[in-house]
Amino acid sequence: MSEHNLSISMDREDRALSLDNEKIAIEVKDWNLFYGEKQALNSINMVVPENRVTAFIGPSGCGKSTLLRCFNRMNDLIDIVRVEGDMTLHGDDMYAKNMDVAALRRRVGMVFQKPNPFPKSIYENVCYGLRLQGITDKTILDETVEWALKGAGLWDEVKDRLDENALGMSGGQQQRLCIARAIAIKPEVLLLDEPTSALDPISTLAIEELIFELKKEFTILIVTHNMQQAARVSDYTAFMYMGDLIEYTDTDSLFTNPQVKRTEDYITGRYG
Ligand SMILES: Nc1ncnc2c1ncn2[C@@H]1O[C@H](COP(=O)(O)OP(=O)(O)OP(=O)(O)O)[C@@H](O)[C@H]1O
Repeated sequence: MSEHNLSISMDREDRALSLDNEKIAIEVKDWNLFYGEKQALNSINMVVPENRVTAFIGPSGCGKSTLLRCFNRMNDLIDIVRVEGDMTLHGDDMYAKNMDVAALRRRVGMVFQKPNPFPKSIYENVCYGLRLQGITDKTILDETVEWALKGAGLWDEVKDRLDENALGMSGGQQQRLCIARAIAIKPEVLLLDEPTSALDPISTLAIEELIFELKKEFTILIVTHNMQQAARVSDYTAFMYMGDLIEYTDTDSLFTNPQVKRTEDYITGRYG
């Protein structure tokens, strides 16, 4: 165990102690990531509990998004990226040579900072992933669209205009549509990369309330610049600094009783 306080860690004794009866969705062990020669993640060890919201906070450039993108192998798309270590999703080696990356991305959905609906109807946006899977049964598509839009808190607002172009929606609605699109294929994990940074306070609140509901069905990982948001929506918070996971514990403890001075300095606004 390093000097860092990893109160949720790979260590089995620790896990029994601090994770109580949590089930584990993702395990990360000795995880390093390099952009060419430059190391951006340094020996990350953590476990991500199932059906909880885990937030990543830390100053700009500390590696939050880089780590988040590892969870659905989005970094594979960057040529100069090299990774080392182990990452498992419900016990499956996510970086195994024979891992089907498209299948992995169906298990780990992602929503980005800027809403990015396709220039298609609301309906077609939500069932896009299902169509990719070859599903054509109208009843299944209709039911899933309704389920996903309800799950994303959008159904009542759009049920009478499912055929309208998604680009005509407000920014907050578009982001909830992107969440509906992500959950429509029923992933195990949902990655949210600063999902509200482009939204007004009311849309932000709607998404935060949604996150609370969604964790009943999905394991959620969220990167946020907004510490109040991390404190509001997450069960566990990881504080990162310069590629290191400095402190990772339940959100209340991290914000009220940080164990590492650097965490305390950050959450009290001494730098950032
Ligand atoms: N495609 C890339 N090529 C090279 N270096 C990169 C690339 N993407 C990120 N980096 C570097 O990796 C480090 C971590 O970046 P990352 O975007 O993960 O940080 P972050 O904590 O998410 O920052 P922010 O809060 O500003 O989004 C930074 O030094 C960044 O410059």
